Amino acid sequence: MKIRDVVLTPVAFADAPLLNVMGVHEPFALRSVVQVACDDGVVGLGESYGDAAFLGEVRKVLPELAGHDIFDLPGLKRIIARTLAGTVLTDEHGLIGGFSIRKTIASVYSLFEVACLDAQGQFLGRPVADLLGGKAREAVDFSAYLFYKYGAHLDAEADSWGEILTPEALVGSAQRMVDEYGFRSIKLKGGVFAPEQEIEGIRALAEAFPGHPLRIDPNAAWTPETSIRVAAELDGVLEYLEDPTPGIEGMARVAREASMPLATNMCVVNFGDLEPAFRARAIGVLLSDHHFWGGMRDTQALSVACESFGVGLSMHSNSHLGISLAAMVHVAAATPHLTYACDTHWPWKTADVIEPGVLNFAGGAVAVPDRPGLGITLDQDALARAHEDYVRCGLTKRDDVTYMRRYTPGFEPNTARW
Ligand SMILES: O=C([O-])C(=O)C[C@H](O)[C@@H](O)C(=O)[O-]
Ligand SMILES: [Mg+2]
Repeated sequence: MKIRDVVLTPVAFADAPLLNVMGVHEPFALRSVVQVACDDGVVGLGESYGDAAFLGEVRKVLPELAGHDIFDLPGLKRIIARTLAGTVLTDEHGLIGGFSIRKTIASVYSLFEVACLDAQGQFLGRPVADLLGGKAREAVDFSAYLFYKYGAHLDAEADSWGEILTPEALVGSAQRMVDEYGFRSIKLKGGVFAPEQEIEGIRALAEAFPGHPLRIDPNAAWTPETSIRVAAELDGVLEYLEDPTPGIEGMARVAREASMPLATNMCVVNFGDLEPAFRARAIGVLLSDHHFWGGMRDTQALSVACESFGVGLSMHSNSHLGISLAAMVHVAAATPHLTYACDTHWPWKTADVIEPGVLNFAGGAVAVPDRPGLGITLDQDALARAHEDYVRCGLTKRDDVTYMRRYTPGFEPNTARW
């Protein structure tokens, strides 16, 4: 099972004007799709980031892969580490923590690891979850991922969600997500308005959805003092408080006072961060993400580390398509300790590159596909259209800040503002 050819396709898909600490999502989100074709005709699929810097690193690796055995994953990692030789990618939107050589290799490796596991599964006739040790659960729970948002992109018509800037509108968007997907827990992306206003939003959600675990994630927009105050006000209301404040030290300070666990996808973003975070007791829950934690098998290794130190595991998401959702479902299903409902941006997109029908939400959960590999089929026409959108939209990186300045001239990101 040798790799014959690898095709990388940058794609773009329409995204809503979702607000966060850095500004607002642009009209298109960027992703990359990789097809790893093997010499017996099997094609493995992977999906990851689509910004130019990431694509540049991935392109360096492509010529090195022909002839590599898809079952040799340590060899794959060696090829990538050697080829990237010390490059550090930086993530300018800054919402998944700092970057390092290790995280760069982990991110690029992950794209190919998923594709190789998909190809392995197809070759063996077994789902990827089986290759990862087997399913600990038949279906993977996701949470309704709410955002404050503008009603429309600049110079465009309102989207079907309309404007979401008030507690009433938040509850309305949550109701639509719960009705359409059956979600049983709810996350609010905060860091947009002053904490008092976002507390009001959470209280409205708590009242409208009793029994639904709630989370808020201001992406480190608050000082430790503000975070402690918000934690006290939301005592008994939140399942966890995600990244209220920057850094392990700041989080540890908040964690000492807060009644609920703190969660992060910002201050613990590679294996080297675990020891200081665990020692400081900075977090109670870690959000995994196979895209930057080194793939699906390293996500499982991360899970073992978290379980050993009494830290829970959840899952982070960025705007993504169906290949990523399939990978998220397989790895979450095969990771027993991943018991929190995972994040997904799924409800915010309106198109995909995979054929519909396999990944379906019922009761807020997606059943693990029982077909070989990831269990999904690439729609080549949809891929071509998404690539055309990539070329046409002209975006080469995610830049929520600059786009926000077109709505609000002079806007500065809200990082550690309150
Ligand atoms: O949990 C998180 O921090 C995220 O989901 C980060 C994302 O970049 C989110 O803020 C977004 O899509 O705006
Ligand atoms: Mg987060």
